[in-house]
Amino acid sequence: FAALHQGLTSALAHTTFDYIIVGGGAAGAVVANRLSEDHDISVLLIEAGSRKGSDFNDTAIEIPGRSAALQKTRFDWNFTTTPQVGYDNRSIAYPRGHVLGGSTAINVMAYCRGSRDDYDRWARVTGDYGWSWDSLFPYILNLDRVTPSADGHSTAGQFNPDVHGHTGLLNISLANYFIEPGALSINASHELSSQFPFNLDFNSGNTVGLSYTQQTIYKGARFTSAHGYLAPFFERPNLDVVVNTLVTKVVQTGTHRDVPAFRAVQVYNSSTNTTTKLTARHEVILSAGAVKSPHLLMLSGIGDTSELSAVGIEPLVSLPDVGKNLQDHVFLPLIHTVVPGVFTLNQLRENATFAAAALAQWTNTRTGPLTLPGGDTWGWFRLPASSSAFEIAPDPSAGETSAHYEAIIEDTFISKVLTPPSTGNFLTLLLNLISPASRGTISLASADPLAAPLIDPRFLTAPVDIAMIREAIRAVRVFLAAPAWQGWITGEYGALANATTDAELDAFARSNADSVDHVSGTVAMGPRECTRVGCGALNPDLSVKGTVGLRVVDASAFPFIISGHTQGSTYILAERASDIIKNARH
Ligand SMILES: Cc1cc2nc3c(=O)[nH]c(=O)nc-3n(C[C@H](O)[C@H](O)[C@H](O)COP(=O)(O)OP(=O)(O)OC[C@H]3O[C@@H](n4cnc5c(N)ncnc54)[C@H](O)[C@@H]3O)c2cc1C
Repeated sequence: FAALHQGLTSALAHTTFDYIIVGGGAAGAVVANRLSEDHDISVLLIEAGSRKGSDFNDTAIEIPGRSAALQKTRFDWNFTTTPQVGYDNRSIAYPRGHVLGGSTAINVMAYCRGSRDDYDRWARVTGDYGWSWDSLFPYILNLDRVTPSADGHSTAGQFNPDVHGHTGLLNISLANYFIEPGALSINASHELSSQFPFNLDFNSGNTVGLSYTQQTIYKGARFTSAHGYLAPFFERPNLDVVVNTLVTKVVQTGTHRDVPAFRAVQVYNSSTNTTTKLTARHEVILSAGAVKSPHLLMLSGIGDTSELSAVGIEPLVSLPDVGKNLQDHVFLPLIHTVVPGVFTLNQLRENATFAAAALAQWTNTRTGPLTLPGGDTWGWFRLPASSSAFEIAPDPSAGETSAHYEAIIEDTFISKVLTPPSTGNFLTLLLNLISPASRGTISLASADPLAAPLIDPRFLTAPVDIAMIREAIRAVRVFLAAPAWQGWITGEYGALANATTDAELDAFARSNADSVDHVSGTVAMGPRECTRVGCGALNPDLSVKGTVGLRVVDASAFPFIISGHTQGSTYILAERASDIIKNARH
């Protein structure tokens, strides 16, 4: 690991790199890798979190079934939202990866590309056809590599190999362990196929239907951006990765034709309480994620001038869209009781002997229940065009290939609000509002770079969102009434069982919902030349409007959140961005 430094050395501080990348998560790892493919280009990747050589085999990160335990640890930034009006004024934890690999090292490993309509909408709103599904498809195809499942089962009929490549750096796999409700859900989708069709591969461009899950898991262990894009390349002499190093702002280095250039970053040394400035020859690329990238821009004087002045930061570039347009997915577990005596993964929580055996199995063979981070099937479904939800506002989804809601099928008790009972068997249909209309903000609490920003996702504030959630709960009830489930489910658990009217369903949603942790869109790209508020903070080539030498490449750049889990689309965006950056040099 020659290129992995545990802190900023004097040699690094005195080197001028061609590119400085801030943040080694999904996007930053891709860009660092792709730019350093050219031996003539020097790249410094700066990551605030840790990662020792040995951390690549840290079981806390590697065990897929233990991902929730990574939150509120040193691997998490430990953010909290402001009180959410749509959630009965509850503040919720807002985890983000604080480790090389970023949130890919603490996420739930679902691997989704999103839909054709999602990317075609990106192309439309930016005016850049390069963001369309068809233009991106070479990147999409060559990104992932489907690897055999750790349990050795045949994956025929569980995905479509024709829509996946074979040479990608990102190893993924189909589920490595199967649960009974997964099979029941497949049967139910055949029974109710007009409303809940089976879809061989949700990663084909059309997400809609019930599918087997695909996950960033390799040989039974989590596979992060650091595993795929960094660790195998640490011997490149032109790549340096420094961890445990916090960037506190980007720094203006001059002007180019009267436009301010930002080709330097300031890093903070906590042991000496001093800062160091590092300058890039060509560009600084912010890949700090959709919470920290807008935060860093604002700390640097790039944002809404009155908001910056209000906390005592000198505005250098007026860019009011920085920190606006926050989009995230609503997480709403629908818990059900199931017949006594059937086997469910509640045993991992309730039965110490079973849990110990599962851990031993994972440790010895990388197989068994701990290889499964969520369910083995999930449904991506649309509400009908005639749904009452769309009498309130137009359908916010990107189009027919994007779902309105996702239902993840898990045979355990899942809630971020309720405490699980000490015994019992449960099924959770985890609803995910996948095409939301609500928009939130990241803003400054203070000018202190060590203070967290204010995070206000404004969940369920758009009236169409609460209406879609309500209709999604009703649709799930239809799905679970299919004959396939009879004799397995005994009823709805808790307040859900008594919620039927609109008001009761809304109250249930507002008091039980949380985040799917997919924050996006906070430094969104939009049409070039347009400087109006709402036109986006980035040009379609991801350069920051009103600056030179500065780009944002991460989930902040999405103009619309993808109708899927967001790591896949972040990898895709970063792959194209890398080519844009390379081409800009010539
Ligand atoms: C708990 C959780 C579960 C999730 N589950 C899934 C899932 O199952 N499937 C899915 O597709 N997506 C999931 N996601 C979302 C997905 O992981 C993110 O969308 C994706 O990682 C975003 O990539 P990014 O590069 O924008 O940011 P990140 O991956 O978050 O990377 C940002 C990096 O920048 C670093 N950084 C930030 N500020 C600074 C600074 N000032 N100086 C230096 N470094 C800095 C951070 O430490 C981090 O390493 C989940 C996320 C979380 C948190």
